[in-house]
Amino acid sequence: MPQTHLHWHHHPVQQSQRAAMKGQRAFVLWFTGLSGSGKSSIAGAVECLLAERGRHTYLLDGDNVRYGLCADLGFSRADRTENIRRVGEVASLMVDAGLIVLAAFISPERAQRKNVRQRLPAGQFIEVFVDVPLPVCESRDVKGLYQKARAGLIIDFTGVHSGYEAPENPEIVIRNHQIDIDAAAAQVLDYLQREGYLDRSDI
Ligand SMILES: Nc1ncnc2c1ncn2[C@@H]1O[C@H](COP(=O)(O)OS(=O)(=O)O)[C@@H](OP(=O)(O)O)[C@H]1O
Ligand SMILES: Nc1ncnc2c1ncn2[C@@H]1O[C@H](COP(=O)(O)OP(=O)(O)O)[C@@H](O)[C@H]1O
Repeated sequence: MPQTHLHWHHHPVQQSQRAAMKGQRAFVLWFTGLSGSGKSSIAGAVECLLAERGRHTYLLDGDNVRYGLCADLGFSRADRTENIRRVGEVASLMVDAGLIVLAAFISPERAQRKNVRQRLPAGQFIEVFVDVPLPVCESRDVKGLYQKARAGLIIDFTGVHSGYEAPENPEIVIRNHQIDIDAAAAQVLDYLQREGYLDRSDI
């Protein structure tokens, strides 16, 4: 039952102070794309590059959060929306704690991703579209899920029975069938450097 008699407590230590103590700016890199497009691989490679630069990060991965935080959710439209809402809330809390968050979720609907963007301060949500054609994702099929979906053993599989809405205005587009994982991670780092996300000067 939603609570109605609630009051927000404003606490003295703010995000800017928490991030400054870590010597960084806080933001979310939100990787969206089909299963097998390379979201987890690129997010992991970017996290390594950030760790090498001494940045404090956390990677939220679709498969992993479904073992715990979202273990009660499946892949219906309503469950995916709740999955992204919860993960968006967690990402928002982590950014408030001063972290750089990498989130790798199919997040198939524009509205789901927009809701997360709106939960974060302006400029702290960076949408990364991992743009790989379905046939390429299907040919990779590391987990054998496309094969199972085509055989009718998995229902609601994204790209097979369930839709994916490509971002209209993502900050970064990675054509991850034309470059390797290191080049994809470097593309993200270049963006962060160019746009000042890795600056320490004015924090
Ligand atoms: N029906 C169906 N459709 C899509 N994906 C499926 C499905 N069933 C299981 N899986 C596995 O779950 C991973 C996607 O979970 P997400 O939390 O990212 O999905 S969503 O954002 O809620 O749509 C996805 O991981 P990735 O391949 O890394 O994307 C799959 O391993
Ligand atoms: N740029 C790339 N070139 C070739 N293979 C890739 C590339 N990026 C990812 N892969 C491979 O594609 C498969 C799916 O990658 P993964 O990161 O698990 O995707 P997702 O998290 O989107 O499901 C893995 O076997 C991975 O090694």
